[in-house]
Amino acid sequence: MSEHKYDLVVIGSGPSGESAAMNGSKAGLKVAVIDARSEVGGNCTHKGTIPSKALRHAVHQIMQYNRNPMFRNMSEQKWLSFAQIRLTAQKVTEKQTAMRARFYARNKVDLFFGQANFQDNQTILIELENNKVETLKATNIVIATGSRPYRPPEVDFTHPLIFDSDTILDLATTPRNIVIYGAGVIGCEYASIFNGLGAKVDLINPADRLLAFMDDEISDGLGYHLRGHGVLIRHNETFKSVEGFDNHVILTLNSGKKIKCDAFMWANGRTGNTDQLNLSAIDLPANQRGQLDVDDKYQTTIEHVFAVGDVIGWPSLASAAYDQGRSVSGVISNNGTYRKINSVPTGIYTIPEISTIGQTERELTAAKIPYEVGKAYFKDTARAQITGEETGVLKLLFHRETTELLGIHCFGDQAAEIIHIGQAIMAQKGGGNSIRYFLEHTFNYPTMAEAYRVAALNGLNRLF
Ligand SMILES: Cc1cc2nc3c(=O)[nH]c(=O)nc-3n(C[C@H](O)[C@H](O)[C@H](O)COP(=O)(O)OP(=O)(O)OC[C@H]3O[C@@H](n4cnc5c(N)ncnc54)[C@H](O)[C@@H]3O)c2cc1C
Ligand SMILES: NC(=O)c1ccc[n+]([C@@H]2O[C@H](COP(=O)([O-])OP(=O)(O)OC[C@H]3O[C@@H](n4cnc5c(N)ncnc54)[C@H](O)[C@@H]3O)[C@@H](O)[C@H]2O)c1
Repeated sequence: MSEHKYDLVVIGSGPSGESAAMNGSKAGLKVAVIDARSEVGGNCTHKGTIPSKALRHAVHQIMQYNRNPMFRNMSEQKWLSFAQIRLTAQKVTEKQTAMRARFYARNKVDLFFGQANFQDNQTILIELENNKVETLKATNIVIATGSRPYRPPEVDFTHPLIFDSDTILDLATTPRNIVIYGAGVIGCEYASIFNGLGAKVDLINPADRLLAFMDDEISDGLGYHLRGHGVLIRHNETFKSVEGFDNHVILTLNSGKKIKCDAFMWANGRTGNTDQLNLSAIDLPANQRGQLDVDDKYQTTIEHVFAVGDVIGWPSLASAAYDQGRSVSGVISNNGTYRKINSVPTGIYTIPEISTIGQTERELTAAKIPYEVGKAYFKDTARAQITGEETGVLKLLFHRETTELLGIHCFGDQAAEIIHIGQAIMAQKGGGNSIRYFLEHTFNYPTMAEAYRVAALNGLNRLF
């Protein structure tokens, strides 16, 4: 057993842990990072964001090919197997992992691979693979252990046809039909992926609409298009039991319905990774979902111990995790890089894509804020007509007196990129946040950015 001393020890090498370590090192701290996996990158790179986005991209490309009349004149439709798209995703994960490993080496951050647990609030034990134990002494510790799929005890996840969002990546065959239980972001994204592979998809939603936190029109648009592509969405249905057989699975719902499928995916709920940390040694409680409470500066109730990323709950996004990680080592090193994160865009990689920032119509109406709406349908833009990606809308919500942007909601190809133009204007201070920006500046043509001009004109024309 050996002992090492650090200014900062980070547990977890996902986006939040990585950026905490990089910023800490650049601020002159001696930093170590521990990960239970034998590679860096976290669940983001190995199980969550990166593989799912790479799968989705491959599926989207084949869908574009199959739907393009020009290619139809040249050849038959083509289909990809899950194994084929998984291979492309694995390649991206490998690239990401190698790139991230170089970051640690270049920034002289020590890496330890093994399960970490607390001995006290400045001492971490690491259980290494060879049954050896390392002890790290740290002035400050950041918990960045992320989250994993919630697994209800009544579901047998050892059955070869029953999956969660981690194990679905091991699927060896392409199911002819799949049932996805849970219609949150993960459920909707995987519904798009399997639908694009040609599988029959049943998407079971315990709630009464898809992604209820979205603007109603966008959530309705998603439901309409998923259905249009053949996904069967069942709202207000709750799980009773699931039974796995040799070559099929039967899901029973509390409504009495039974659904037979080749593969079943549980996509309902995530749990913070805190149970292996021996938090009782430092008297730090996690909530029922394994998450930790922190203050504005990511400080837990225990001195020297901070937490960032999925383990602290909202917004549970890789995008925010990078900023939280940088912020927490800004607090620890006091190097001026702390930033409170209060506005985060949502990018949902369904097919079509969705992205949103700011308030919804429902929220603005409830708050009695006098707003107006400006819309541009993708089908009316030259760029979308050229690319053939004509499904979609950009919707700008703005204050009818001050013309400031209050919410941006986008549905359609590249929505997650398009949103950033409006986000930049929304963030302007001193009168800079105005929908008029899109009329006072010339944008490239033909681009999807043109939709901002069209939507701004549409909205301003409603004022009197
Ligand atoms: C299917 C899916 C798709 C997603 N898509 C997106 C998306 O498109 N955009 C987006 O912004 N977000 C997306 N997310 C969310 C995003 O992946 C997470 O928000 C992000 O990974 C959280 O990062 P993190 O730093 O908290 O830790 P994680 O990425 O969860 O990594 C935590 C690391 O800590 C390690 N660890 C845990 N416990 C210990 C321990 N005791 N000792 C040592 N190491 C430990 C784990 O091994 C892991 O490597 C998606 C998530 C999923 C599941
Ligand atoms: N494109 C993206 O940004 C993207 C893509 C996929 C996932 N994610 C992130 O992954 C997370 C999971 O996404 P989701 O939309 O599928 O929602 P979810 O699985 O977290 O939630 C679905 C339902 O399960 C419940 N639930 C959550 N955790 C639970 C637990 N431990 N025990 C019991 N019930 C629980 C929730 O209240 C909700 O009703 C989200 O935080 C999301 O931001 C993001």
